[in-house]
Amino acid sequence: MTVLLEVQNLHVDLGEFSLRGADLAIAEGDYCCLIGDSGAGKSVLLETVVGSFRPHRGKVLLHGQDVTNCPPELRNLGIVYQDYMLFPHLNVFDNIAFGLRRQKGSRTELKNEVNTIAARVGIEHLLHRDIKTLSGGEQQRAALARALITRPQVLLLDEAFSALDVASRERMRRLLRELVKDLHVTVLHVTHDMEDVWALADQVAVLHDGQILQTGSPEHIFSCPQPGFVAEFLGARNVLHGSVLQCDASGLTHVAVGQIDLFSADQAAVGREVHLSVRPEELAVARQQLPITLRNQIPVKIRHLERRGPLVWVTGEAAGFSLEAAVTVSGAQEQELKVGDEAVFAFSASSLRVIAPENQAHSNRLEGLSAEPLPALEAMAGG
Ligand SMILES: Nc1ncnc2c1ncn2[C@@H]1O[C@H](COP(=O)(O)OP(=O)(O)OP(=O)(O)O)[C@@H](O)[C@H]1O
Repeated sequence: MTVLLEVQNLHVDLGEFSLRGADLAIAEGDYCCLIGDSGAGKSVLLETVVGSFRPHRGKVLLHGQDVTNCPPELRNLGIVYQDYMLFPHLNVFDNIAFGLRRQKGSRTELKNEVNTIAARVGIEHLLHRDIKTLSGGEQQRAALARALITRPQVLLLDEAFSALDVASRERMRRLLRELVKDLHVTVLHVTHDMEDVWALADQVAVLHDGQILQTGSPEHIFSCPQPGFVAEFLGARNVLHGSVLQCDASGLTHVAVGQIDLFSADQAAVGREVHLSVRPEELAVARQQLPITLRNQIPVKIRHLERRGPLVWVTGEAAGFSLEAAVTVSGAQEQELKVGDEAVFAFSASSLRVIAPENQAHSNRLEGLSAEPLPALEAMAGG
């Protein structure tokens, strides 16, 4: 594994806030999501990688080279922000071309490069338009094209999709998955959205109060969160591991989890190992079997009951795994739930989500996008 971006023992002092000894290494071509609570220092870390903040201790390394004291423009990084930061007085073409204008090259070369990357992100028909006339999703594509046209070795995304609606966000994820794979670009993505993590990340780093508390694959972080802040922050509960047995005619996926067969409305290929999750508030707790509309009905023994605000958290132990359900206080009282009781945890197939079919990150299942690598940008990937 070649490490492309590394921060070592990074300390940044901003008065009331400090980044305190952050260590992070991202392998070439990997996608790292940086998550954490508001004010944890995610943007400060990103901006220190960019070169906007000078650390008072520690290093930023690119390909093993110490760039801590290099000016931002010499670091060969692309960055996309939540609010796009496009130049309002330039049209789409000139926004995208901006980073390349400093480089030598003919007008024709510039045009070709802009056309190629614009086509790749799906906005070739918008090049003549004023930035102000674009939708949020189109502006974000323009910002992505502008960041990628300079052939960065690392792409930095600071909550880049959070201003978009759910459908546009999903389209951007698909686009990005395809682009980072084709261009072999290394990504550091600050996000609050766990969908980004599951769809895109090879690696996750959890930051809290200026310190990186845990790093690892999404599966690892969610199934073995560090106790304390990370576990609480992720709300990491009910992550199960199983193997796909079959997909039936009604579209349900049957998954063996321990000795129990569960049903998910999500698709996954037969024979695959998958991670699944069900949100605690989507579990019904009953004394006996519930209507068949709830396809998953798991006999459990109640191990723990805990009141938190308006909900009671019920930990149930099944054959080989345990699950947590969050039920209303009145629901728990009606059922007279007690530790040691037998009960049934029930939930629908649509509540059981396949969260990580083997390696969803960098998958090729992209719709409406050319699978052809970009000739002009292949060089950027060294390919
Ligand atoms: N230039 C600055 N000078 C002083 N303090 C700053 C500066 N920039 C950021 N901070 C402070 O650093 C802390 C971390 O900010 P940062 O923007 O990195 O948080 P974050 O984890 O990205 O949060 P969010 O998820 O809310 O965007 C905050 O308390 C912020 O006020």
